[in-house]
Amino acid sequence: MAQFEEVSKQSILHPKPAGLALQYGTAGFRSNSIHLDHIMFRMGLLAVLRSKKTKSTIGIMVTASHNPEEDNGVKLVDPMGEMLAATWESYATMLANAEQEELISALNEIIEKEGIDKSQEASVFVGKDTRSSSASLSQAVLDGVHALGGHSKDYGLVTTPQLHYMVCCKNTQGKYGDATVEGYYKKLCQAFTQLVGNASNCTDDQKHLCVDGANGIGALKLREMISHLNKGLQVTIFNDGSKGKLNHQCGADFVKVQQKTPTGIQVNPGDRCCSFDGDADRIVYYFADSQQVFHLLDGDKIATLISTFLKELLIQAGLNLKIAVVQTAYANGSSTDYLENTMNVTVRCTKTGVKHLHHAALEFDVGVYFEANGHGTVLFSKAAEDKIQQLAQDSRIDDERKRAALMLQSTINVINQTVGDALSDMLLIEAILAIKGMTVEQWDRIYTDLPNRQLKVKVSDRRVIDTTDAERRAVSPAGLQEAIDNLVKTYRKARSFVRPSGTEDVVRVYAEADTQESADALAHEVSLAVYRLAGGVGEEPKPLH
Ligand SMILES: CC(=O)N[C@H]1[C@@H](OP(=O)(O)O)O[C@H](CO)[C@@H](O)[C@@H]1O
Ligand SMILES: [Mg+2]
Repeated sequence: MAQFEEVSKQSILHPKPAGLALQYGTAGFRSNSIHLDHIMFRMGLLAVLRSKKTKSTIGIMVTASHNPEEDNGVKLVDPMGEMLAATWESYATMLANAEQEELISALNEIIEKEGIDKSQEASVFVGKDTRSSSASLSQAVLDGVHALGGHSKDYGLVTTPQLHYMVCCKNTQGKYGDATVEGYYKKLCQAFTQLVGNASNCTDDQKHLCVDGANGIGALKLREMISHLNKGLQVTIFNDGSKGKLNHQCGADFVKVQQKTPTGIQVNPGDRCCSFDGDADRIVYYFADSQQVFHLLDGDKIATLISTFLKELLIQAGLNLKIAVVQTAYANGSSTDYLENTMNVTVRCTKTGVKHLHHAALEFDVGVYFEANGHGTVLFSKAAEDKIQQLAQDSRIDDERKRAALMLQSTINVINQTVGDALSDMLLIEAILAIKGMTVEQWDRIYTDLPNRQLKVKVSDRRVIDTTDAERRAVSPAGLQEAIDNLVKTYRKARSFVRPSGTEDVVRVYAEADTQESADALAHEVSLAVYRLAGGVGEEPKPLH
């Protein structure tokens, strides 16, 4: 086939460093950018095959999210804007690691296994973040797409969720919206403006929000979006990339893990602040109280705020739709307790990784999912959207029901249902606070987080740890779970679990308890148990205090 000759010819220009092997992990490939040129070219090839197989447009995003600036990575986006199907992750790994002379046979293997029609047209959307390596790496993606005869559209600098959105718009023939950045802003901002029309007497002070853009793409895109907001929101952007380094001491991951304000932002008592991550698919909020004490409102607090709002609207609208919140084991115990016992909503716990949460959320009429780290969104079933739509157009219902139905409709439009989206989540949260006339302090007081601690332990092979029950219990190595259970018993309100990370070569330890000292001590003791029973390497974990 002529195209294969082209692939062979071109692939020599994107050579694979001998001996290098990388894995398509939880969030695609991620590594130091110098190792990634061949990966990008080959993911261009894979996206063409995926496009032929699904007879749809596929997306490729060049980004390494919250990783340091030197790193880069690539994520593939499936037809409805969701993450690449798990069955294709192994093809991605196979293509990435094939030696030069094995490349064509690797492509043929996928074509045969998947029964792909080679004559089918292929189309791939490409986007990139602001890293200095992203320009040449996205060119390598495009080279791969063209070498295999695919059509491409290069969106240039976009956030990861914007690219997911474009793919979904394209494959729904515009039903989800216009597949342009302008179309994205228009849809979200119009819905936001309609929603805040329900907020009475919002002062300029209440409309003010400080945003830490992590010196990345989120800052650029937020600036573009603001011009569509008609002053409904007053945003001051910090860490906008004009001087600081991407993700360096700033951004959502830094704020969540370090539990402190990022550098480059002035936080005065009462200011409402939020941080995006490096590709703007995560968001966390925070503020400093009058004593200058830092308070974090993470994914769990966001899920609680959004699900409370939606549940109230569903009741007001008189709609009998089932709402559920999907979390992972990292969700703070207080949030789960509040959702289940005070709000009486169904709570599901899944394994770590957005694809698991997204999948579980699809089972409900309204599925709110958030990882504690701030990645999340809301999914509405087709049936739920139809019911809301019908009610919003029903002229026989009373004003209260009508208003609730219209607000639900705007909520659906402000949300990016394809994936967690910092810009979209920010608009929804801001609208809810404005409508409820709620300050960030009041939001924070809905429930009080249990003090918690996350630690990492290095072991020689983290795969010796196997877990069950959505990663909340370890089934191997022998004796580990028993040791954790015995330690947990010695603290009040305590919970702890361990699991191998899917993105780093470490075992993660999580502990929570009634006080910070107890959470820290428990996390340390569990780390020691991991170190001793699961083949710890290097120095024994030291106590935190
Ligand atoms: C505790 C934690 O925050 N884990 C993160 C992290 O996964 P690990 O498998 O824990 O390394 O990266 C994932 C991808 O970004 C994200 O989905 C997940 O929430
Ligand atoms: Mg991200």
